[in-house]
Amino acid sequence: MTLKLTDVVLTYPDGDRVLTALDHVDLAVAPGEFTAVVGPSGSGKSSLLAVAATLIRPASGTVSVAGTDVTDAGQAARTRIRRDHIGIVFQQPNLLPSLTALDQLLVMAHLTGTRPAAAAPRARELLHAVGLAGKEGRRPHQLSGGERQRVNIARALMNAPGVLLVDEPTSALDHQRGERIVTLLAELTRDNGLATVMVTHDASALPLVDTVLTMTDGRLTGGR
Ligand SMILES: Nc1ncnc2c1ncn2[C@@H]1O[C@H](COP(=O)(O)OP(=O)(O)OP(=O)(O)O)[C@@H](O)[C@H]1O
Repeated sequence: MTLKLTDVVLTYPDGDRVLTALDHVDLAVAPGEFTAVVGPSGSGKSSLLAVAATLIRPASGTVSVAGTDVTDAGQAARTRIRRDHIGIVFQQPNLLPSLTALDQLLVMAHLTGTRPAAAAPRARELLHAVGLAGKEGRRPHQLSGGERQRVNIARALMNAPGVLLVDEPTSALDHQRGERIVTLLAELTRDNGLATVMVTHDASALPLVDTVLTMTDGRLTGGR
């Protein structure tokens, strides 16, 4: 399993009490598997992604990414694991306004110490794979919402992660554009052997994934 959460409990302080956001959650995603997580607002979906992304440490349970137990890893080790093994795509493409599509990807390579000249072929290949051939020189304001989300996805894949975590990728898009983005994510998951987890409210996305899990009050249920 590329991503494995075992018996994870996550709590937040809530006045005098504690709120249990994740209640003994198990999640295992294999390479090439596209998993969707659905569930009501406030049920714990974003918290699940944050724990899987090693951004929050759970109160108990274990988190393993690419075969490494990261539960007790320190800050520096977590940052390295995120950089090298995890791609993250948020709802709104948080692109840098002054950079071209190509440069948005080269910034990621720079974080691993790769020179732009060495990274450019992969960046171009990824932009091509997400349907942006010919638009490498455009800045965010010269791209549509769907195209910006495609840059966002390509950027998340720049450092060849094994795990892709996606939070509501279609919420800023119309139905047709949203469906194309989810189709793209399914293709990328298969072609690159990614363990992909996507939080979504979009029921039309579900036929395109391998596994649908439901989060209810911090409990994760369902599966194949
Ligand atoms: N930093 C925090 N501090 C305290 N409580 C929090 C914090 N973040 C989230 N919560 C609470 O934890 C629970 C789960 O929140 P989470 O954001 O994971 O839900 P969600 O399913 O992603 O919701 P939505 O679909 O509305 O984005 C909610 O009750 C929320 O109010």
